[in-house]
Amino acid sequence: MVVALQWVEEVKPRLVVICSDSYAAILSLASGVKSSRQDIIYEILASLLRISNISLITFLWVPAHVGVEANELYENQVYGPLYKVNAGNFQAISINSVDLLEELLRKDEKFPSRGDMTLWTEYRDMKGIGYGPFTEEREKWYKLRTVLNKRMLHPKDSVQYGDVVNAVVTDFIKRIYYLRQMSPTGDLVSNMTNELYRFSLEGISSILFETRIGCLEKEIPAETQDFINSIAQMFTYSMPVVLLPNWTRNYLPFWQWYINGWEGIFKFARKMIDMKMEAIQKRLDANQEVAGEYLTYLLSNVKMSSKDVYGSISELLLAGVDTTSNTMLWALYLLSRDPEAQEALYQDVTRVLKGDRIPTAQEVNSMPYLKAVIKEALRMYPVVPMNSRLIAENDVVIGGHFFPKKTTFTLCHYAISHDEKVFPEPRKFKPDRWLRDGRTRPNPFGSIPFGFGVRGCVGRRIAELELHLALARLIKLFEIRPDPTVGEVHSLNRTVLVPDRQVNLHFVERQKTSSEP
Ligand code: HEM
Repeated sequence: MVVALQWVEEVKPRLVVICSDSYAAILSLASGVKSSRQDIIYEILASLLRISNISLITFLWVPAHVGVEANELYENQVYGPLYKVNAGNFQAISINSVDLLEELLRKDEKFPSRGDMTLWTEYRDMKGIGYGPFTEEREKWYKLRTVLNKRMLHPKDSVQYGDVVNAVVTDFIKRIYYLRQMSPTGDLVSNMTNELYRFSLEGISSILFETRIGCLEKEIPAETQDFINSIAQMFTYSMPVVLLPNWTRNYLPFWQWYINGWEGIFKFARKMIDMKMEAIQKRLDANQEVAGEYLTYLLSNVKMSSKDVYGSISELLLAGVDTTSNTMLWALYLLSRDPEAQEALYQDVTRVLKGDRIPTAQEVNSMPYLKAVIKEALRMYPVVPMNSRLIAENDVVIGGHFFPKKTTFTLCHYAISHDEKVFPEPRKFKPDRWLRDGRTRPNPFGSIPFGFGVRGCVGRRIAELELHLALARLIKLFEIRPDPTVGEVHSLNRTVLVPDRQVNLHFVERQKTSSEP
């Protein structure tokens, strides 16, 4: 039976407070988390903000003690699998069970949308820069994805980037050796978040720009460092920009800092793309064949204007760094705490990879445990813990409830992939659950870290390639052990799922024995 709009339970508005003593410190508190005195203070502030008509945003910057676990899992316990989140101007329906998630995603529209992208489109509109796959919508998005998907989305497409990625992995391993040597114990690498960010940015840049940008060198080139700083600046100041009303832009510095971040990102991307364009033109003028990988393909594609290429490359780049680096971080962290799983992985890799050989992209397909480790890391720490769908065209019925068109749904992936009905012992790292060895396979909607359907992640195959190739080689060379001073690491939702502290790891070199293959 379809019932008229009726909420299972109303969630109180969440509140975002901007600390006056620090521009960057933005606090988001889920009112669902019990903390009586805080609640009262925040309720008063919420009322004031509501009166002054400042929109309240949720899930942007969650303090350490209110991790993503507390939010999505707590809400599920208290409000059930379907509830309304009403946060000032932002209203959405939360989908917090695997069945409802499947029901909704199976009703994905022809041009699925994740909802409002003004934060990213405003700068592009100001500067007349094209939109990319992240920000574009409807037919134009579809056309763009048709071009971008080629050479990227099919597993056989990603194989062609194997050598490029392997070259970056080689440099990353050299850097690991260098950092170990510099450490007091001779095997410790500190601040893995930072190191993996450098690896990931170098990896995706070498694919997208078809050139190396020096992130893994001892001294990062100044231009590349400016680019890295610009990305950080854009992300940092996007928070106050979203939270503060537009009139503050003339009085407070955040908007300008945010825009400066974008300026730096596009300056670098444009330079790289223009250099490639010139090189292609030179070859064409000389009647020489034009050969290259992704950027060359896009630039030579008649359906892509250079404006489109600037827009798309910068979005691919931004979407492809923290996602891959944090996934690798969680995988290494989990392995460091589970010697048995690490041994199983070592056996899986060495069975295929004899001697000092570097694995090819095809070879990792014969390493089922390697793939299972990454899948399990993404289940436990889905780096994009929450996604959304705006059902724009049609009314929709979900779980027997009617929702009018233009309803936004938030998809609680983190909670769903920790639901013990879907994944028994959800807090245990068990890569085996993904092996295709006759056991019952998990519900395919239980863990969908790359999203779903035609709007799903365009970089999925590239990310997997980077993760598989890097992990196979690291595990072949080193036993990874935790740094006891770090303790248990929790996840924080900073739009992507990041660790709540600096993670250091010991990379203990494996002894080569005569029995080793
Ligand atoms: C472990 C790594 C990654 C994870 C977990 C991940 C996850 C996701 C998710 C959940 C979405 C939303 C999909 C949806 O709405 O259904 C997405 C979209 C996207 N991702 Fe990834 N991603 C990763 C790596 C990458 C890489 C390496 C690239 C670039 C090469 C990339 C580019 C994009 C783009 C451009 C979109 C927007 C697609 C669209 O709206 O059409 N991602 N990703």
